[in-house]
Amino acid sequence: MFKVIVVDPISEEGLKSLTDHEQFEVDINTGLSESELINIIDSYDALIVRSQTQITPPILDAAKNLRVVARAGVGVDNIDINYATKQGILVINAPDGNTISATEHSMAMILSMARNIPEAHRSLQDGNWDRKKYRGTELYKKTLGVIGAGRIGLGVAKRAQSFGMNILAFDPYLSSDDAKRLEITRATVDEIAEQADFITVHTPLTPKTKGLVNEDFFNKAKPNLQIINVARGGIIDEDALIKALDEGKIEKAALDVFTEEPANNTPLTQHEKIIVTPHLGASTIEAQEKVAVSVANEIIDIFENNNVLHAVNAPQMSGEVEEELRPFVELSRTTGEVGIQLFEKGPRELKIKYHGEIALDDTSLITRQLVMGVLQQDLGDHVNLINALVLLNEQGVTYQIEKNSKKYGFSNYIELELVNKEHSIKIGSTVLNGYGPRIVRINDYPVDFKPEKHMLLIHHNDQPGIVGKMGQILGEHGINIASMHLGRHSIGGEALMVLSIDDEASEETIADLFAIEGFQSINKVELNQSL
Ligand SMILES: NC(=O)c1ccc[n+]([C@@H]2O[C@H](COP(=O)([O-])OP(=O)(O)OC[C@H]3O[C@@H](n4cnc5c(N)ncnc54)[C@H](O)[C@@H]3O)[C@@H](O)[C@H]2O)c1
Ligand SMILES: O=C(O)CC[C@@H](O)C(=O)O
Repeated sequence: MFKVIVVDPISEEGLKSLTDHEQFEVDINTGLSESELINIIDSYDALIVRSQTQITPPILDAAKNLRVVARAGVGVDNIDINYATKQGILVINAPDGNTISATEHSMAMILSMARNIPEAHRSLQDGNWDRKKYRGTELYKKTLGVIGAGRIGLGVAKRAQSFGMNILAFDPYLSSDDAKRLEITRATVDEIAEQADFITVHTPLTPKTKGLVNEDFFNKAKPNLQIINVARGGIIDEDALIKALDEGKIEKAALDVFTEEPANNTPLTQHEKIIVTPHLGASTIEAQEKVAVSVANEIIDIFENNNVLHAVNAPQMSGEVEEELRPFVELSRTTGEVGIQLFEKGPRELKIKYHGEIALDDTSLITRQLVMGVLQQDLGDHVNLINALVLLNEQGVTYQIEKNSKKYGFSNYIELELVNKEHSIKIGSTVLNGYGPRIVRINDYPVDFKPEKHMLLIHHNDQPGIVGKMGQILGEHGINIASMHLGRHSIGGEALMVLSIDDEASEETIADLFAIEGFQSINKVELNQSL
């Protein structure tokens, strides 16, 4: 039985798949303070939020059993993503459930602003009949600047086109092909500032977008500019906005979002040239149901099938893809385990190479498995797919990835190199058709073995009789050899022996083996499990 807590008001109808599910127990407990949530969170496996509850480090610290934080909406700024990632807690969202509602709300804001609807409504209610004062502006043939051409930005662009507007858009991910197909002109932020009659922002709030629309921007703007923000407070610098409106540099603004919410204590909500709504972009029956359905179904899929569709802090994972990549996934974790045990000291850098067909795949899951293998030795179960790269960084270890679709002797080849100032170790691995996962290279030695739970890797001189002596000593210690592989550079030169044994070799056994003439070094490798 998995326990889920819902801490913000969310459509209960939309949560039905979860509340009706026999494997899940759902508690709806909204309006909790931080300390109230801290007191109860440790018994839950999943947490569902909207935008009100702040998911802070103290809550995540107390959440000892939490596997998933689900945001029933798009923006995840109320969740400390970095901290959740470090704690190995998956964060998911519902990125498209409220797109249509937020798009329509943006259009409503543009139209209300252009036609002075809220002011005219209030004036009429106050007993006036003032038709001159509330003369508006047509959208037809005007230019709309869209900053952030994602789901909502493009939705607004499409609707604005049906009003006969020309669209300028700025988004680093908008390709020229897409722009052409959508009949949108790609533009810089400055070009939008200089040419647009209306502007709408639809980016997330990030260090790059915070204050993207600022005093400098307003200085370049046309005096008739009307601007809206239904994305996140702070993308438009609020002080600069008030100044630009007061100085007549632009005409009007419409805001659904604010840097501080609830926005009860700000001149923005009282300004005569700004129309406001209290973060209503996603507040429709349909959107709230869709986001609830989305997070409820995804939580079930995560716990039942390990499928993650809308991960915010992890690669997308699906049981199916994982199944397809399973041999590589297990092989890579094992490769990391073998590598760190052979390396002995802490590496400062990991160099990961993907050669052959696998280089064309999304390898993020495999990279994380390699890193997990490396870290698990010291960090144990705390490391998982979510936090592996963060914890690696915290250990002061960098990593780089090289991909080359050319084959490297095998149709797929993964190489992990652990490096520090003194030395480096390379472990090459592959999945052989029909034979499964294999380690095929250790440094410059070609080898071919399936990693097993108890192994010994012995550097020795290639000389007659050495294998017999080793077998005899292991026999005397009651250890059976399951398999043995030899790799050497040249006859009589240095060689590497890889032994799989049925039981772990004791320190005493290793000392006796080490006494064999010609043995240079012995590494004991103990894996969490055999492949
Ligand atoms: N008011 C509401 O109730 C409400 C509802 C839904 C979404 N939102 C907010 O609306 C925003 C957009 O949501 P979406 O679903 O369209 O997201 P999205 O991810 O589909 O689109 C965001 C776009 O912003 C672009 N972008 C990122 N950084 C940029 C930058 N520096 N300059 C230009 N473009 C940049 C991205 O490339 C992406 O195309 C988010 O902030 C979301 O939280 C608000
Ligand atoms: O939950 C809400 O009402 C706000 C949602 C919206 O801001 C979002 O980013 O999805």
